[in-house]
Amino acid sequence: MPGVAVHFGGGNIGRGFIAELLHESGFEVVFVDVVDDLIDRINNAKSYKITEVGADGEKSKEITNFRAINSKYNMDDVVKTIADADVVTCAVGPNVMKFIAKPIADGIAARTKSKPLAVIACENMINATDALKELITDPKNMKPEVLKDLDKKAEFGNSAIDRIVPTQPADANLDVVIESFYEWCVETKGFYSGHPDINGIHWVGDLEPYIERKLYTVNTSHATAAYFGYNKGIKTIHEAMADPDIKQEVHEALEETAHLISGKHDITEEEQQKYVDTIVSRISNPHLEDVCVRVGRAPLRKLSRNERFIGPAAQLAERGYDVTALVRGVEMALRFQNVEGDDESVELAKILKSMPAEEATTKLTGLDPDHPLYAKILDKVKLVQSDTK
Ligand SMILES: NC(=O)c1ccc[n+]([C@@H]2O[C@H](COP(=O)([O-])OP(=O)(O)OC[C@H]3O[C@@H](n4cnc5c(N)ncnc54)[C@H](O)[C@@H]3O)[C@@H](O)[C@H]2O)c1
Ligand SMILES: O=P(O)(O)OC[C@@H](O)[C@@H](O)[C@H](O)[C@H](O)CO
Repeated sequence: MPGVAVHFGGGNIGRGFIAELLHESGFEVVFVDVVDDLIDRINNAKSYKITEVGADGEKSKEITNFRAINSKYNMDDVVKTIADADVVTCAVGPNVMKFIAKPIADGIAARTKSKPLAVIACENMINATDALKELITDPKNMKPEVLKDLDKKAEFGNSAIDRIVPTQPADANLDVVIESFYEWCVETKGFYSGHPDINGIHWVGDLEPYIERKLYTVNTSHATAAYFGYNKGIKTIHEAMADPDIKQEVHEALEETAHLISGKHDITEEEQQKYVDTIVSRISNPHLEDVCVRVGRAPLRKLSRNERFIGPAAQLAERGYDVTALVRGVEMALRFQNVEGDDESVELAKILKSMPAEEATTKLTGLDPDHPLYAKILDKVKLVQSDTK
C-alpha cells in the first residue's frame, strides 16, 4: 500500500515528472522547498496540470494529493514526515544536496515505520544517491548509534532521470509543460528489503551504463547546443538546433561519445545510434521553449571531472580516440561567463581572469597535467583567456 513520498525541490523536474510518477503510484507527495511563494502556491492548490507537448499534439493530466513544507521555518515537520514516509526523492541540484542531508538524517533517526525508507536522488550526476548517502551519514549529520543500524532504517538507490522540463513561464502558476519522452532508471542493489513500487521506473541491476549513456549523450548534446547557441546570441535550444553549424557540432560531439558508450558498455553501435537519433529529435522539439541559459546553467559543475564534457573526453583520450568536438564544446562552456542569474558563470569569469591558464585548467576540470586530455583543454583556456582579457 503506497503511503507518503517526500520530495525535496518543487521545481521543474520535481513538479513536472517525479511528482507525476509518485502520484500515479498512489503516494501522497510532500514537497519540501525553501521558496515561500512556491510553498504557498502548492498549499493553496488542490491540483495542478502537466501538459506533454510534441509532434503528436498535447496531452494533459491533473496531479492531486500533495502538500508542501517550507524547510526554512518548519524543519520539525520535515523530520516528522520523513520519519513516517516510504520514499524520499530529491531534485534540488547536486550542489544543494549538502543542505538537505541533515533533515533526511534526522528523519531516518526518528523512523517510526518498520520498512526502511527508500532514498533516491534524482540529480544529473553520476552516483548522486551515493553522494547524498555520504552526506547523510557524515558524523555531523548522523550519530554513530543511528549509523550502526542504518540498513534497517533506510535503503539507497542510484538513479538516472531523463525528461526535458524547461523553466516554466512566470504566469504558469504550478502547471508544467514537458516533453512526452521519459526514462527513470534506478539501481536495485541497495534495496535489500525490496524496492518501492513506483510506476514507470525502469529497475536495473547496474546503473553505470544507463547514467553514462544519459549524461554523455543527452546532456552532452544539450550542453553543446546550449553553449554554442548562447555564444551566437540564440535564445532557445530548438533555435540553436535549427542552426546548421550548431547541429553539426552536436552530431560530432555525439559521434565521439558514442565510441565510449558502445566501446565500454554492452550497448551496440546500432542501439546507440537509435538513442542519438531520439535525443537529437527531442532537443529539436520546437514546442519546448527551453532556453540556452537554463541548459548551460552552472558551468563550473558542467566543466567538472566526471561531467558531460570532461567525463567522456577524458575516458576517450585515455583510449586514444579523437575528442576535437568535445573540446570545442568545452571552449564554448568557458565562454559562458557573467550570465545574469548564474553565480557559477560569474565565478568562472573570475577564475579565468585571476589564475594562470595551467592552474585554471586543473581547478576547472580536475585534470592532472600528465593526463592525455590536459594539453587540449589548456589550449582552449589560454585562447578564451586571451579573448576575454
Ligand atoms: N529540468 C530538467 O529537465 C531535468 C531533467 C533531469 C534531471 N534534472 C535535475 O534535477 C535537478 C533539479 O533541476 P530542475 O530543473 O528541477 O531545477 P529547478 O531550479 O527548477 O528546481 C530546483 C528546486 O529546488 C529547490 N531548492 C533549492 N534549495 C533547496 C533546499 N535547500 N531544500 C529544498 N529545496 C530546495 C528550489 O527552490 C527549486 O524549486 C538538477 O539536478 C537537474 O540536473 C533536471
Ligand atoms: O539540469 P542540468 O543543469 O544538469 O542540465 C541541463 C539540462 O541538460 C537538463 O536539465 C536536461 O533537460 C535533462 O537532463 C533531460 O533529462
